[in-house]
Amino acid sequence: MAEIQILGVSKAYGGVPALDDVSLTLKDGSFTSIFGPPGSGKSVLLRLLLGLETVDAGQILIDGVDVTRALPSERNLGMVFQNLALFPQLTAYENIAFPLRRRNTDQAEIDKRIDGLTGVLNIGHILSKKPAALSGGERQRVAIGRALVRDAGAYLMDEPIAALDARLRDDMRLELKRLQSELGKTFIYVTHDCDEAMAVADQLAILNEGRFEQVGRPEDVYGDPATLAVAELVGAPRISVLPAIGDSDGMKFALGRLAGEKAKGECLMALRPEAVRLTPGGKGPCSAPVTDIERLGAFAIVTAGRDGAQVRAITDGDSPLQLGAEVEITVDPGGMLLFDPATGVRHA
Ligand SMILES: Nc1ncnc2c1ncn2[C@@H]1O[C@H](COP(=O)(O)OP(=O)(O)OP(=O)(O)O)[C@@H](O)[C@H]1O
Repeated sequence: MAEIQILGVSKAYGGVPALDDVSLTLKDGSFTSIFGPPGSGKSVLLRLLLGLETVDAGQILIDGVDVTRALPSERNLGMVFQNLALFPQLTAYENIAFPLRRRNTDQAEIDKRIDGLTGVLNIGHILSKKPAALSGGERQRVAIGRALVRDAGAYLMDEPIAALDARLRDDMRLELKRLQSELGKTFIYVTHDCDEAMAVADQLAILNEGRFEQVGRPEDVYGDPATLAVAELVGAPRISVLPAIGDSDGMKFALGRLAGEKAKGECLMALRPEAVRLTPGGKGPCSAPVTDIERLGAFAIVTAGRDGAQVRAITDGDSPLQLGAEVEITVDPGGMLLFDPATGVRHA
């Protein structure tokens, strides 16, 4: 088990920063998701942690020991890659045993380690099969088993379930979370799927353009985003952003502008879809036509707006709202998040 500290780490390619002075602590036994859009620096950070590349500046400590210049083999980190990289000619058992065989671990110890994993990974019945005879989810479990069989200090996962279909991904992320809490190991999980990042982690780190925008518990990052970038990156359906004035009349001005008024936007107002109510028959300054309805079974995502300003709301799946109908838009008190349009920083 291990605590990992990333201290002021920077890395640039051809003078262009990929990571710019990032710091993050991964507590022993914690499950941290690193989430960010494509190109934000997630893979670079993993490569630096693993020691596959060297930092330009900063330090990486594992259990207080400076490993910034240490070889990958000296860091004792396990890794699950997105492409799994299973050996096709080896059975699931031998794939999992591979890292131990390379270290000349004796057979009794290999059996014992794999035995300890078969229950948590539910792979007992597939150990004698080769990868071609396994389903996508089973192959995934074998790849995770191969990483976990080593007694590593921490386990790094790069989009480990991205290649699976949606249903299997949902199952696997629950399994990963259960696995991590049963094993009590330090997990670092990199993904560009925000739902996944939030579902598995107890610490969510939002990476954007090579910097951590916010680090915290997933529910805090969602409910209390520090910047507009975080508010827009985290949460599905996406948050709606409108021009507004930053006082108690903010709502009226934002939607007044929707209705064609010329309000000067002093700030940007972001509204989570669950905070927005759409009522049929709107006529006031806070009314707009429904422009889109996505019915997803138990709930629907309804968009209303005009003049390019749109508000998304979550309604019941059988909502009577119709495309083109005027609706009155109201927002739950406390459901408005206000941001400085120049800096993107949240207003107090
Ligand atoms: N070896 C390299 N040479 C040059 N530029 C690189 C190299 N590796 C990464 N970069 C650049 O660093 C930035 C961060 O890349 P990185 O692969 O970490 O992004 P990412 O967040 O993992 O993206 P994705 O979600 O698409 O995998 C990108 O602008 C990328 O082009």
